[in-house]
Amino acid sequence: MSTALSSTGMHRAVSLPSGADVVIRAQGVNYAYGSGETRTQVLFDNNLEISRGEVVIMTGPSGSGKSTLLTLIGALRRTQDGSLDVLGHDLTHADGSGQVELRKHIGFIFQQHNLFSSLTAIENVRMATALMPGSVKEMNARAIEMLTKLGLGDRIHHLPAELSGGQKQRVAIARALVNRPLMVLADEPTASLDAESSQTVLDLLRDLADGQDKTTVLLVTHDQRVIDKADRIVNMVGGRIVTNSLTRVAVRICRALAATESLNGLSEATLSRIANYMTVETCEPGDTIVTEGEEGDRFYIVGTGVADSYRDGNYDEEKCYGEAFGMISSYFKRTVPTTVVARTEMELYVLSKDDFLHALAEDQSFETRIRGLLAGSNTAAATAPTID
Ligand SMILES: Nc1ncnc2c1ncn2[C@@H]1O[C@H](COP(=O)(O)OP(=O)(O)OP(=O)(O)O)[C@@H](O)[C@H]1O
Repeated sequence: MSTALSSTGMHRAVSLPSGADVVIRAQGVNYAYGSGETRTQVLFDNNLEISRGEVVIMTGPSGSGKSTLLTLIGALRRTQDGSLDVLGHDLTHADGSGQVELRKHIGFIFQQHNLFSSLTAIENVRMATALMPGSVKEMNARAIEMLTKLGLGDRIHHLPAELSGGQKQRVAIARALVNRPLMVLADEPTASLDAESSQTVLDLLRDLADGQDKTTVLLVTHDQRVIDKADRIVNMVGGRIVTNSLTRVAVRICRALAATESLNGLSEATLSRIANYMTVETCEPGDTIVTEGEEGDRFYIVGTGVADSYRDGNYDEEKCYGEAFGMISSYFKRTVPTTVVARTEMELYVLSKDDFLHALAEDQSFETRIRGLLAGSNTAAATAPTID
């Protein structure tokens, strides 16, 4: 039996796998508006890496600097301090023409759709295709295809004044996407859309990211519906990125925690706080994950796959989705109660000792639940805890 578990992704401190095609790299980015006495710094030491094909949401309170960072990444304003590399363009030293060159590869979607009022929907979209080489016929076909995808096939010859707010926004989205940009930067793209249109736009963005172009999408939004479509959430507060987490992993961990019997009844907020402290590991059939009688320093929750647990050398039970095992010996003053061996490939959600203590500090009810969970998995009673 081997014990080779591998970490597939840190949930909190996101580090991209080596070899990931990084298309946005910000290091130590600061930004200030105004000068002299009116100078106000609004971005502080921001570091961010986004790889090709990721859909990333930026959230945070009003005034936290999301739009400023987005416009710096889109070369719509000049980088002042720190280094910023976007799609291979070094924006730290870019002049005006370097900025324009980069912007050709980016589709921008803003709340103010800025359509030309004297041009029809298709003419507005065609304005963007003029930037790229191609025949008129081809450009028309592309514009019609994109408008149709966005549910505007029967509105292509309408002027903006003849369209609703949501329809105008969709024309602007079609214009941003028609050139198949390498990157989409969007500020509240679904704000003026109804539920169905929002879903269409989000599906389209997700498809672009998953498709052969592997478009990278960075969205500023407060729209909760976007979370299911995103790979990552970057949260900004007071001009700083404060968390940077993988959403799909977060959602998977939350669901597994919610399915864990002893954690039943903990609020969604508590579960998502605990999930924030967990990391993901994978293992192969035959891997021994924990060994009875050893000092343990981790709890595990089964995400996918099945394991077998053994006590005193005898078969004990099966561990499947949402079930927990492991031990934090220094806290609970107990050794690991069972040996657990993977029967299949598995995805495990792991809480290390330090992260367990952090999670406890945030929510004491979690400790009570973990005690309940341990009571169900071992005959020895837990003694009073001492934090090492
Ligand atoms: N052109 C400007 N001149 C001076 N200050 C500005 C300017 N634009 C933004 N600010 C200030 O910079 C800070 C960050 O603003 P920014 O628009 O980037 O935040 P935000 O997180 O996008 O906010 P919101 O969610 O309300 O759009 C705010 O304090 C804002 O008042």
